[in-house]
Amino acid sequence: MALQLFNTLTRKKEPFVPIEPGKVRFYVCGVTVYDYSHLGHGRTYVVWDTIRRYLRYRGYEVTYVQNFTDIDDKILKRAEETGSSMGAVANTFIEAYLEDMEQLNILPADKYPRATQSLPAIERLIGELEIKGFAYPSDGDVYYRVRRFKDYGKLSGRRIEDLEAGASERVSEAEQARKEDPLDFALWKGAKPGEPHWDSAWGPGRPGWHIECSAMVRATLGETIDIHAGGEDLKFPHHENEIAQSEAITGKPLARYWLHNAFLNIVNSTSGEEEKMSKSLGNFRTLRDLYRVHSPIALRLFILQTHYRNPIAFSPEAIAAAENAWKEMAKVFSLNELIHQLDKEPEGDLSEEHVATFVKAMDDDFNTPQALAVLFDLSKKLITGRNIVVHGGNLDDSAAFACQWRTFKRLAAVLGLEPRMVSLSANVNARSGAAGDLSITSEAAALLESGALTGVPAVEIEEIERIIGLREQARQERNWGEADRLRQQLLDQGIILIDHKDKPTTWRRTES
Ligand SMILES: Nc1ncnc2c1ncn2[C@@H]1O[C@H](COP(=O)(O)OP(=O)(O)OP(=O)(O)O)[C@@H](O)[C@H]1O
Ligand SMILES: [Zn+2]
Repeated sequence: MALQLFNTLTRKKEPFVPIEPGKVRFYVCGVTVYDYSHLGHGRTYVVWDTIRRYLRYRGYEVTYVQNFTDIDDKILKRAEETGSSMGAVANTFIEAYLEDMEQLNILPADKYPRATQSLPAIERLIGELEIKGFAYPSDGDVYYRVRRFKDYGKLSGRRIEDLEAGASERVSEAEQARKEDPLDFALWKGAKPGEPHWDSAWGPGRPGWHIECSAMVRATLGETIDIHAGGEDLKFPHHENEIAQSEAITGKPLARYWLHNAFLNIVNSTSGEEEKMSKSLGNFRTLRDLYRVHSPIALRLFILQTHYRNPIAFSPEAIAAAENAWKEMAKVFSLNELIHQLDKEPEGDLSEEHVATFVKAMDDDFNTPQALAVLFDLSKKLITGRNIVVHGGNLDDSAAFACQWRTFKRLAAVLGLEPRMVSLSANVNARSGAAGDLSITSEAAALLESGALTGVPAVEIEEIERIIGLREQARQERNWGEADRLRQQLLDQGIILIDHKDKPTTWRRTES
């Protein structure tokens, strides 16, 4: 059966048919860069990274674009509070975002357009809307005439009549006076004194949030794309407005499939109710804080244990359980030695039965919890086998064991569940706003895998860190003999330890 996905637009599961056979044009709304990312953001981007990886696994050539909203009131506020500029705040948090997401094994996007780098495209779009009668200037601002777009509300299922009631309450009197209709939204905001601004046909100012994405989608992927995705709060008004803007101009659907993920929630200690993890509610855990205590990949596993359209409740217990599950799973990655010992091929056939179950789960609107069940089943079998060998026994069928191991590794990689690698990513490209170069990461990954780059296969890095931890423990217990033994053990494998006065021990390979 073909891949089925739930389309918010039609409110049902549909077979996935890309516009161009074999290719997927995929746009995900990115973060507004004014603070560190929290686990809720982590959830959103792990979900889309996993779906992107799965589409690649299914043989599609995926072009994945994710923007940075780097013009926004919140960034401006942060700049004012810290005596900085909007550009400097944005750059700081773009960098932090890329670092944090890399830890979650999220692949770099093919392109990271930014609002500040898309102003000509934004201006052109507003100009076209004006010519077509969908936009009107008013006192330095430009607004979108919502009522003129007949399909308004088709994505979120909201009716104009219902929107009317709430619309006038949300905006200031001054803004209200500039609009023809309370339903209209800003495409361009005239500059206020002292604020950063760009020149335009309507005077100096800055773009509204919704028009940024319409312009960036068009500039990077074209008029109609295959998948447009984001967190469920973006359905309305953001995605509804993107549709109104883009489709009013092109007369074509902006995206064939609209996908939305549910939130990561946290229980409010006062009300006992679950609520969205969010900056404004002050109930968030930044990824960086969590990384101090948890393996990022355990957090990724935690996220994937729930279907992307179901909410996740954050709790320390649930994260600890995922951490344990990952520790268990991670053991399987260090079995390559054993596979060699058994004289089995690291490359070769996969277990068809497991692959089929995995694909069936993922084809059903990306059912990651079911797909994970396949990995848990394989890892249980593999660890049982390993224990037999470790205790001097023989495996009944070592060829089947090796096949299970290969299958595990291949399928785990589709979900991005891999022990963390040395940081060698293509983030530099993202920082300059240019296309992130995927080949660097995959090349680096291949090199790491072969051991050519560090002399240490990626899968062994966790093992090295584990031994460093044991040595540290021995040192603290003043068990110098044991500490020496562990240091020598690593040296025999070509790993030199470097002790520092004020930071944890680091390591490098002997050749360098
Ligand atoms: N708790 C959450 N769970 C899942 N996704 C989230 C969560 N919070 C934000 N997101 C998603 O992250 C993406 C980036 O959002 P954005 O930068 O606008 O943050 P935000 O929604 O303003 O976050 P916050 O509410 O913390 O200020 C969006 O797709 C949004 O839906
Ligand atoms: Zn967007």
